[in-house]
Amino acid sequence: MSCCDRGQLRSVDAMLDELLNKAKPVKDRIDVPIVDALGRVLAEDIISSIDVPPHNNSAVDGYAVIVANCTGKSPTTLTISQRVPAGSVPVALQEATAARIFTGATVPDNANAVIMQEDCNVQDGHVTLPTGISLNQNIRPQGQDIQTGQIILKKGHRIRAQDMGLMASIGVASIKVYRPLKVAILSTGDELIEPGMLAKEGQIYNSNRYTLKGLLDGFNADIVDLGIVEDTLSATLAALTKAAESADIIITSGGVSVGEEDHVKTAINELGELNLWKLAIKPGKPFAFGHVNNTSVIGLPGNPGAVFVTFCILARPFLLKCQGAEHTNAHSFKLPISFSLKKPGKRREYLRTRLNYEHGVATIENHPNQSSGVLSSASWADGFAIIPEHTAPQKGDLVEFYPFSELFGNG
Ligand SMILES: Nc1nc2c(c(=O)[nH]1)N[C@H]1C(S)=C(S)[C@@H](COP(=O)(O)OP(=O)(O)OC[C@H]3O[C@@H](n4cnc5c(N)ncnc54)[C@H](O)[C@@H]3O)O[C@H]1N2
Ligand code: MOO
Repeated sequence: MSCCDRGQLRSVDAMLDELLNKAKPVKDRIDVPIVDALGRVLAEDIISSIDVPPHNNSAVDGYAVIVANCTGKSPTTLTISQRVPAGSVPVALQEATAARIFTGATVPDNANAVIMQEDCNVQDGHVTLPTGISLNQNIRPQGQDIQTGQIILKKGHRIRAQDMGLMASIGVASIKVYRPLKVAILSTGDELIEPGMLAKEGQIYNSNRYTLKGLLDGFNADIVDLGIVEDTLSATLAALTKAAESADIIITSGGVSVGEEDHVKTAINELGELNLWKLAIKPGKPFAFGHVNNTSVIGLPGNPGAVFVTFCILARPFLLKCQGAEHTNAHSFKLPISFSLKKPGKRREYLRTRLNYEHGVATIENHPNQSSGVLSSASWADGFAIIPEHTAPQKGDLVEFYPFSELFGNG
């Protein structure tokens, strides 16, 4: 077991680099129908075998014409020679005639403009068209969206709702994705009991288990929920051995600070290896990472606020990489803060904050209680404001903001 010296903190970036270097992406692929593909990671490039749209089609309800037939200075009147509803196959347009056409319908091969019906006058099977018709107006060209042979989505891409629609648009019904990660979670601490039980003096409810369950559901992970493992070495050894047989990753909460005897640390060290770190992150300073056989172990600190932050900032990118995802970064943007910090800190702070809009302009509002033992702030917040180490931004300063929608969910 190793740990930083007293006072020496490891940077979040260095820890993240190590985690990403040690992440072992899953190799096994499974077939899923696209309807069940949300949040999964593609294990193949998706290549289109068709053009989308497959033919030139009309963007409006109106009349398809040959532009050369209507170039005069005064409005042209043409006979309506065919009717083309969406889904029908038109014939070539006779010279000096117009086709009644509807939105999405295939434009006759030789027609090269569609005029909106609101701009036309129709009488006795004839249509009078406005002047100034331009070539290809209101025609959506074949292949405008996707062309045959085009890679529409790349291996390693995490599928979002619009990607499901995109795959459907090229007629793909089922795809290969990486199998879901199997993640075992366990909570440590003699003080913990489960919701639904009556708390005796000294006992608190296990909240981390539920935060972690919710966060992992956002990854489509298969969760092996070990609950609160009985606080004996033999029970801990048995639970971890069993979890390591099938799980890719074990995530524990609690028991990673410098405190007394802890069976999880002892058991992991007996079965494999666990390194303890003090990180320059607030909340979440104590952090553990190691393995039991081929199963990675992440030890999050017990404080509920710290579990939430360290999962989002450290475990999330690690899990995404293990899941085969190409991109593990979350997008952030800079916004002014509506508060001032008293003094710079040694640790990079992930404040639980909220966006406040006044006259359409957003500022970052801070929750008044940023204690690592407080979960209400995370529940109240809709993102993290990041305060770099050794800085104390003041009201109006621009600060990086990570919306929670970037960190979990299938945005
Ligand atoms: N002497 C020092 N003490 C502490 C240090 C330090 O550097 N030196 N670091 C502090 C920091 S920072 C953190 S964070 C905590 C982390 O402690 P542990 O990971 O060992 O966690 P525990 O002691 O087991 O629990 C901390 C806190 O969280 C509550 N808890 C634990 N599990 C759950 C759960 N599943 N659901 C709800 N609440 C939970 C637990 O009751 C404690 O209150 O260490 C500091 N100490
Ligand atoms: O890092 Mo701990 O979560 O500050 O209390």
